[in-house]
Amino acid sequence: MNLIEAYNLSISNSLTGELIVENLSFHIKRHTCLGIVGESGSGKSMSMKAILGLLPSSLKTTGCVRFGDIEMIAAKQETLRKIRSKHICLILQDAMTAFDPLSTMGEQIIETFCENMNYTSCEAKKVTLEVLNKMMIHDPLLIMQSYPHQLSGGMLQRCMIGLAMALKPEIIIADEPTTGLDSINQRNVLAEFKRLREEGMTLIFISHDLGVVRYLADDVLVMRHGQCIEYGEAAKVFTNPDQPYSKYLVDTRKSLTKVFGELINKGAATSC
Ligand SMILES: Nc1ncnc2c1ncn2[C@@H]1O[C@H](COP(=O)(O)OP(=O)(O)OP(=O)(O)O)[C@@H](O)[C@H]1O
Repeated sequence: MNLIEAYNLSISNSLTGELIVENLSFHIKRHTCLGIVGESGSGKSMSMKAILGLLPSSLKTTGCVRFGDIEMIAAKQETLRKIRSKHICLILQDAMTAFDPLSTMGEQIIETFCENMNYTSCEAKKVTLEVLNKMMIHDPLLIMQSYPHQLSGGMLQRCMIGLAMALKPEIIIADEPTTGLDSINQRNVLAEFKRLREEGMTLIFISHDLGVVRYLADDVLVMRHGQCIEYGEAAKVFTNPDQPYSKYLVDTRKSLTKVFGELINKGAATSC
């Protein structure tokens, strides 16, 4: 069963007439992961924001995006707000923008849990501590008393990912969620996403890292210049892509891995 079905999603700038995304169509089956890859500026983030009604008013969205009985493009902001808080969680690249700079992390996370999960504040505090521990955040009590600007980008990112996971939405859209994390935290956060996948979470995962997308995704959508270049099963797209651009992306990733491996081995050889 498809949880989201998008048909001919297009985004244009009504001030300049520029077409940012053109006729994008895809669907996401329940309990699967759709990976979205493509170069910077290809329209990956804008497409997801358009679905959730998060684009500025200067950008016009057309097409049809179905989430159950709801047509998201024509839906009222109030409906979209409910969907965003209960059904579809968006994890942004820039975690700083996701938190209120005037409240402590603890106040914000506890309030979100109380509002969306009907927890008492005592239960919400307990779950918050569990979430922060799971995200490998040391001294969670201190973090709860801190304001967003007092935390590193990586810490904020882990708080946002943990919060989204604990809200148990129907779909998580993760837009470059490991950007800004060091490699140990990247690995741990990816393991959490993998665990979520195994538990049946439906996921849209946007990443420049094809290795990560291959690790998590069932299907993959390759974008370039606002258009879908290729869309299909991840195993097929990664091993036998139809389009030269997809092949170019896969080959570039492979050669980077090879160069990295050679450099590391060379370093090891000279340091012995
Ligand atoms: N507020 C805006 N108004 C007009 N155009 C915008 C706005 N925000 C982004 N764009 C343009 O939309 C295009 C797509 O941007 P988008 O952020 O979706 O790319 P992306 O594929 O997610 O890139 P990245 O991988 O770097 O995050 C870009 O050309 C960008 O300049």
